[in-house]
Amino acid sequence: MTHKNSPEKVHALVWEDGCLRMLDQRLLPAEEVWLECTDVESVVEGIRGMAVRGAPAIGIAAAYGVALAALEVSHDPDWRDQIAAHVERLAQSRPTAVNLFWALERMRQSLAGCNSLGIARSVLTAEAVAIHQEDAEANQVMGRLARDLMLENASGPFAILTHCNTGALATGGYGTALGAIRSVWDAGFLSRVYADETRPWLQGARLTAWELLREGLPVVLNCDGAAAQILRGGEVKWVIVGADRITANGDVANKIGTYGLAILARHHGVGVMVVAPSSTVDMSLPTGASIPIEQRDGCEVKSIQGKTIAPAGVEAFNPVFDVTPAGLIDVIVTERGVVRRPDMSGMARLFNDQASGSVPGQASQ
Ligand SMILES: CSC[C@@H](O)[C@@H](O)C(=O)COP(=O)(O)O
Repeated sequence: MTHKNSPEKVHALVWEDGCLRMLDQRLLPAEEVWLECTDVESVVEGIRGMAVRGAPAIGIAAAYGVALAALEVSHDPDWRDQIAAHVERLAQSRPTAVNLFWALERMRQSLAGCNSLGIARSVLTAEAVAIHQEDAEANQVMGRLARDLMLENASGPFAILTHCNTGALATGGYGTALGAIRSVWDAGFLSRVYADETRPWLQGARLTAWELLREGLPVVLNCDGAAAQILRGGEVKWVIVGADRITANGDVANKIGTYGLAILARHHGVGVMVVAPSSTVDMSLPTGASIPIEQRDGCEVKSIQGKTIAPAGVEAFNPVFDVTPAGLIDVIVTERGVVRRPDMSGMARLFNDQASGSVPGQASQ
């Protein structure tokens, strides 16, 4: 097991002088193309079209979108209403990841304290940069907590299976589940990462495999249907995933296929760990039953990278997230601490201050 020299760090989003540069994740790993967003509409399109994706990264992009809104509107008496209208547009871009609504709410609160457009421009830019940095820092904390937890009972290196992409591309940097995996690698306890390819967008094949290979981590790509066979083998000790929304009882919405993986893991006695920042926790929803689940066009299932693979006319079902019940999750790791065997009281212990929080402006489903 050799550690290669660290390559240049991966970034999904870079803010430069009033321009949000967005790495177009739809083109990875074949091409590294940066989109230059200088208005709100290009950020809305970037989120909706999945140039940027992953719950924390979506929230960060939306925050920069509000900063761009302040730069875009003119010094009319209704400048504040104009920014608020842009915030509403951003809120309609994707429905499931609560980080989007959390970030927009933080930006709204910052806007409320500004009494001129000039002030709003600098305050909103600073707030978006802070949201970005805080997310990157939270990932480092979660990585350490998750690593310590996994090493509690480890007698030697073990394998981890993960789903979707939860790395630097999906966050402010380092990653949630992938951050935990990086931390175990750095501690010398990772034998291998199995990466589910994650149909239909192939975030595992295109993004997770790309991120891990660049850093020399031992990654093995598998099709989603191979997970049961892999878990039966006994090498995998943890299934580790991120989250798009965690409700007050510990239910977790994440990339479609996560629920099935959690059932497989329970059957095979493999631990299930969810790693997510507190911005992913939505204490306003009692259970996962009320999480809005994004449904995307069936053509995403009927084709792979633009090539049709199904007969014309077949109907396709394409929910892009599912909800894993708290009872199937062994531990939720956040930057505030760890919730083992999550339930209402375990969640309230760490997130009581968010209990009365609503998520205004949320797209209705
Ligand atoms: C740290 S990312 C956690 C989740 O956002 C991730 O697992 C996921 O489901 C991403 O879905 P996507 O549709 O690619 O935005």
